[in-house]
Amino acid sequence: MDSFGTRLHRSVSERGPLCVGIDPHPGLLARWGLTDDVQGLDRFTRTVVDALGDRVAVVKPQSAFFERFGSRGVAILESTIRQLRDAGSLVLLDVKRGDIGSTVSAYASAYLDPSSPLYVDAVTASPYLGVGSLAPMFELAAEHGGGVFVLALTSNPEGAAVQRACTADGRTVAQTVIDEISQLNRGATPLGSFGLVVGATIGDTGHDLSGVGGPLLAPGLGAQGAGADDLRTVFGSNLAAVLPSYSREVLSAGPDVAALRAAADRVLAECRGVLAAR
Ligand SMILES: O=c1ccn([C@@H]2O[C@H](COP(=O)(O)O)[C@@H](O)[C@H]2O)c(=O)[nH]1
Repeated sequence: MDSFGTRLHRSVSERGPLCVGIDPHPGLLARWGLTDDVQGLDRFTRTVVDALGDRVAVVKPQSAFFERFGSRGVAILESTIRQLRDAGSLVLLDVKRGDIGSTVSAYASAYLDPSSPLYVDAVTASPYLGVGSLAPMFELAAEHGGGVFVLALTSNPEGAAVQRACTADGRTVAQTVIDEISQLNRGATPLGSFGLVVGATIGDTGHDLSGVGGPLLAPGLGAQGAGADDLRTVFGSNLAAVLPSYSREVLSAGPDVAALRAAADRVLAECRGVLAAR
């Protein structure tokens, strides 16, 4: 199988630079006229897959909203992953996993081994037990054409206190994460398989993203207050690698399938307007 970076590059070339999240918040279920239970969850996710699975480059189910219904929610997540893959979008599971290396091996098997029921194209991972502790994920991803997006500069205001703290060598914690991921992508063309999460809300923080060589997932657009124009400020000369990510901004247009498609088309057009300058 081609590497995740190659597959993502192809999917973005064909469908445009957009990731849409599946975040079935209780408020959204109510707004769609659905019950806050597994039936509502199932109807919500099937509608999003029908509307967007065949047109958006990357779909990002947020695991928390499935896990809150226990094993039946996770079963719906499994079937959502299969449906998305059949519809042709890449599946990025937002689980933000991280632990000591021996446990990360089990997370890697859960999400990045093709024989797993929860096998996806890529996952999000937390580096706060050390980027090196995520090595089993990087290794299994590389073996099976998967990807890993590591948190660097998150979109929430609380993240800065940890991520922008200085390490002994004077770099911020975030810059050490950025530099380690850059190393992993060295030499990969057209795009590395190891990405970073950098929120569209954070403004110009002065971090150096120029050597990353992999995708830059940008959440925080729409509901969290950032707009496509903010991508310029945050990413500067690195716009070519940016994958804008929206959840509630698009999902709140549902349950009408045509309206969901129109919302995705609208945000994609807004982002293209900015990213075209890359
Ligand atoms: O820094 C981060 C990392 C992940 N997220 C996730 O993205 C979506 C955002 O949803 P919106 O409705 O578009 O605000 C959500 O699943 C977060 O857990 C993030 O927001 N920021």
